Amino acid sequence: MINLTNLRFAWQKKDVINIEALDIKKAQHLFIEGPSGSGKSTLLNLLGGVLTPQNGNVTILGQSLNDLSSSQKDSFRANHIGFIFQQFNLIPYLSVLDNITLPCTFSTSRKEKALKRSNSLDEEAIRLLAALGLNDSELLQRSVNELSVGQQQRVAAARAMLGSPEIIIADEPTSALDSDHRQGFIKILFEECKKEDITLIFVSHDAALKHHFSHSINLQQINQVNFKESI
Ligand SMILES: Nc1ncnc2c1ncn2[C@@H]1O[C@H](COP(=O)(O)OP(=O)(O)OP(=O)(O)O)[C@@H](O)[C@H]1O
Repeated sequence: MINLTNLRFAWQKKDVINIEALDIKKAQHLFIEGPSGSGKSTLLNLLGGVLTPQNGNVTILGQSLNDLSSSQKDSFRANHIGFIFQQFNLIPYLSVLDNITLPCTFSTSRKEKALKRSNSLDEEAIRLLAALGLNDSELLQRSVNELSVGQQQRVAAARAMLGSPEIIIADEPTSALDSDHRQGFIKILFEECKKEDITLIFVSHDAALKHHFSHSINLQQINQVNFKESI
């Protein structure tokens, strides 16, 4: 489902990503670890087509990202990938509910999938938030600026899950959560991914989370010469 071949990316001529071959099958849950600055966010941005490699290729669902224009990449990403970013990337002037339902503005397929599960997009957003432990109805109409960091993180997670994209890419999604919320967050993320056969790529410093995943890879290991892995 995700195939990386001879993938190379350098920031200012310094190689950060150099992967010979990595294939990730549908519905796998992959944990990628690596120290700060090792290139985890760079790799996720290559997977999402946000960055373009200097060499090699990322193929997702049979589509080579190199063959897409930047607007085609935007719509491909909107249809197939849910992102949970380290800094959340929520829109400050939109309410909590409008932030969560935003991907459906850009993707008809995700909208249709969301509406198969609930009667309206708002109802589906509320269902996901409740599963993530945010039940307070007063909170839904607030601007996202008025939420705590942990609450914002769960809003970002609900946005990524809405409409069940085939892939969820999560960059340090539990960093701002306390340990109770972290366990709850992982539980619902896995439940959603299992229900819909979503492929999950999850990056974290926190090695304690690794045991939840079917596969784990260290970024330094991926970047070694002759690395070839199929999971
Ligand atoms: N926009 C940029 N311009 C130049 N260099 C960059 C840029 N973004 C990242 N880098 C460099 O690329 C390397 C990898 O950065 P990246 O953010 O991918 O690491 P990371 O493993 O995600 O780190 P962290 O765990 O601290 O978030 C670092 O040395 C970083 O300084």
